Amino acid sequence: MSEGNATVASTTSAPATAERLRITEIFHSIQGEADAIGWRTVFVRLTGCPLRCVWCDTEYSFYGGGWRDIDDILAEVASHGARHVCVTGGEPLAQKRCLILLQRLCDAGYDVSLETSGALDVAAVDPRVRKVMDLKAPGSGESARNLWSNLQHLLPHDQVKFVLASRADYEWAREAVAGHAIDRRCMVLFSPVHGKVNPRELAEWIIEDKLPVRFQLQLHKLLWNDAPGH
Ligand SMILES: C[S@@+](CC[C@H](N)C(=O)[O-])C[C@H]1O[C@@H](n2cnc3c(N)ncnc32)[C@H](O)[C@@H]1O
Ligand SMILES: Nc1nc2[nH]cc(C(=O)O)c2c(=O)[nH]1
Ligand code: SF4
Ligand SMILES: [Mg+2]
Repeated sequence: MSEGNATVASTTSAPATAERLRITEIFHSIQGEADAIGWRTVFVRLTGCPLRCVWCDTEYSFYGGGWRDIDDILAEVASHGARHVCVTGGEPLAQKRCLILLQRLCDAGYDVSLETSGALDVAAVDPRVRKVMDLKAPGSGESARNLWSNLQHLLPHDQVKFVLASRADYEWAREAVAGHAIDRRCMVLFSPVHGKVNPRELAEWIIEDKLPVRFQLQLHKLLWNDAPGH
């Protein structure tokens, strides 16, 4: 009997250390994208991605990384003293326990955002999290992976982002927004692929077409030219 109780006690205390995630980096910077742009933010970058967008600026997160306990991740996040936390990758939702991390960050009182590719189901993401969900345009090479049913799970505080590599991508995104009335669900962001589309041209297309979308440039690339840790 007492042995049984001891087993129960050790199993109940186990989850705190058993919840591990593969992490590429945790860093403290200025949010460079989406609605929380400009806020001091702690970034938690999860390792691994099942997609291969041709213009991906984070290929170093596809492999490697290190296993970290969620408690340990929370402690490092707390050490930076920021209100905002951004969970990104790689593709964070490719690790199932990302859902637990998101919930724990929300429970701890942070303003949490999730950068996700739009290829994995977002239904189980904690509703307190602000999802920033890409829809991949053809120029990424990964548009067949878009999970359009994800649109049903978007909340008003979420954002849909299109990262555009050409005029053809822009026209595709414009039709996607109109066809699915995405702007009526949440904020829509149009951003140029860094170095591929002239930002001013994209801005002028948006003005010309009177689109209900928010133009966006990656602030961290302007500030730090994509240096590591930013
Ligand atoms: C590196 S991804 C990680 C999260 C998730 N895998 C995704 O694709 O949303 C974070 C954001 O960076 C954007 N991004 C990646 N490479 C980019 C580039 N070269 N220019 C502009 N945005 C880029 C992605 O489209 C995505 O919105
Ligand atoms: N400063 C900064 N802001 C970001 N917002 C989203 C990022 C990402 O890689 O997902 C990112 C990033 O890598 N750096
Ligand atoms: S889904 Fe995100 S991390 Fe994966 S290749 Fe595309 S941009 Fe990079
Ligand atoms: Mg980035």
